[in-house]
Amino acid sequence: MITADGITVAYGRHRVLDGVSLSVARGETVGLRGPSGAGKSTLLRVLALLHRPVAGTVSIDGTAITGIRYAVPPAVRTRIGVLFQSPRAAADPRLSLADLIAEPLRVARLPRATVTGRVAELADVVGLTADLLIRRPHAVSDGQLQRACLARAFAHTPDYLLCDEATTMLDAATQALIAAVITDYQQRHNAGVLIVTHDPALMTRWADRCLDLGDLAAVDP
Ligand SMILES: Nc1ncnc2c1ncn2[C@@H]1O[C@H](COP(=O)(O)OP(=O)(O)OP(=O)(O)O)[C@@H](O)[C@H]1O
Repeated sequence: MITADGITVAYGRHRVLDGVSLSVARGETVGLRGPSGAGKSTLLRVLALLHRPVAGTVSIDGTAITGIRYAVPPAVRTRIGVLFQSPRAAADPRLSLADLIAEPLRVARLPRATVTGRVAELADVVGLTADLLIRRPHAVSDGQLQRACLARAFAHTPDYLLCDEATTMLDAATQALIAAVITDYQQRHNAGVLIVTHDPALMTRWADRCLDLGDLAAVDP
């Protein structure tokens, strides 16, 4: 289980989250909603170990994680995958989709042949064909690029997948495809999934339980 306990975040003097707690268990899909600017993305970034809270703890299976980003041991960091709203903001425009998917594998210094094989496997999981893998982001659609970002998020087979409005800018068919790929991954790996979305229909269809950010704080921000 991944848990945020008593998370408080401030940007300068602006306190965005105040003592917020939530948990996502392996195998479940939790939906997180709340008004724009309430701090959903901020909470997701804290859970993804990308943002250090002023107070509070993120833990996995009861073990508190100290530090963020590369200060977290790879074996812990790779248990969490993240998918953001805008694949264009999340992708290096100089990389081919194959290199984009390979990024986390190269960071882990896996042998070249292992990386090549794993990229092919991951591309297959998200339905990207070989002709798309050699293209750079400017030459593919948002949906195709988001699929590459999803493959990248799956690279180390994370136990938890955090999705921040990950299908918002996509058409209905691509949205359904991404949701189906994530659900399939979740079932195969018993992954816990957290989805932030403004789309009530998607939330109802996808999440096992829905949480309102405003209800999670010990004290209202
Ligand atoms: N890096 C930052 N520096 C300063 N303020 C920030 C920063 N990131 C977010 N904020 C502010 O923190 C508040 C919460 O932002 P956040 O993106 O977490 O909300 P959200 O609930 O995800 O909103 P939305 O639904 O519109 O995406 C907002 O008022 C935002 O302006």
